[in-house]
Amino acid sequence: MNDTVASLAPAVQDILTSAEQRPGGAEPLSVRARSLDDAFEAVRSDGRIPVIAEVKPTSPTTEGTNEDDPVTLAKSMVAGGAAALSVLTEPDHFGGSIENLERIRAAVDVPVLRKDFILREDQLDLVESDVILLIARFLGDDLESLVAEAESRGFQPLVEVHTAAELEAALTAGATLIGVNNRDLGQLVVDLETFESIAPDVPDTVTLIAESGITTPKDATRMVSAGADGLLIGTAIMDGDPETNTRAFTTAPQTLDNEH
Ligand SMILES: O=C(O)c1ccccc1NCC(=O)[C@H](O)[C@H](O)COP(=O)(O)O
Repeated sequence: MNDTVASLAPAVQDILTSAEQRPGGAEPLSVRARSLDDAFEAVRSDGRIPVIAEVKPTSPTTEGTNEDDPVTLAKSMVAGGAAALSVLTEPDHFGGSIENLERIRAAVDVPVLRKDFILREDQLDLVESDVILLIARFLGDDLESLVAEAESRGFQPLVEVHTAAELEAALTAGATLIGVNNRDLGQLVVDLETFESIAPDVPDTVTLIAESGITTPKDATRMVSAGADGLLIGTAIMDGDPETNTRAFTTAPQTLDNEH
């Protein structure tokens, strides 16, 4: 691990303890992934913002659990124009499951990101998805090999970073899909300036996602203006009607000048 556990919020320490204990798959998967870049391009050519809408039943920073059927939620997000979906598979702190991801991926035709806390290679092999999250802060020296192993199975690895040093590590590991998490996993504080400070150092060849804390269409405009190719949005889409919420983000103005 790249970080001392003590520097993490207690909830994140718990998340990692249970992630370490979860088993992996028996054999390497072979995935035929739906292209995230193609899905983003299709949405962009329609004049909208590419949004990865997240099926997130609960989280350490959310009260209560959304008990709605995950497939119904996912279909609403696609109806609202989501370019792709993110599905939590972490069971102990986010109410996710492998089964949710399998059911959702079978029910929609957009790319699906598996959102979990992967610490070992065999944990890549629990379920097929199109994109898979790898968090630089937790993988340290293993990041490069995990990126390579994910790609060799056919996944598109999304490498999540929060600092300039983690961005450097992601680029060294060969990541071409990078997410800047506005949520500091040390304090669980969200600050959109995180994305704004890191984005200028990301090469144009990288597909760049702004993650977490995007709560209003104005925030979406702000992240796209700062260089985001796509946005990962969970809580603000889950809270209320997911179709209406997703549409509000995908149709937000794309430059600060054009804001309503
Ligand atoms: O969302 C949390 O409370 C959380 C707590 C501890 C570790 C990770 C956490 N979130 C993971 C995520 O990456 C978010 O679900 C995702 O970026 C969407 O964020 P948001 O739009 O702010 O719900």
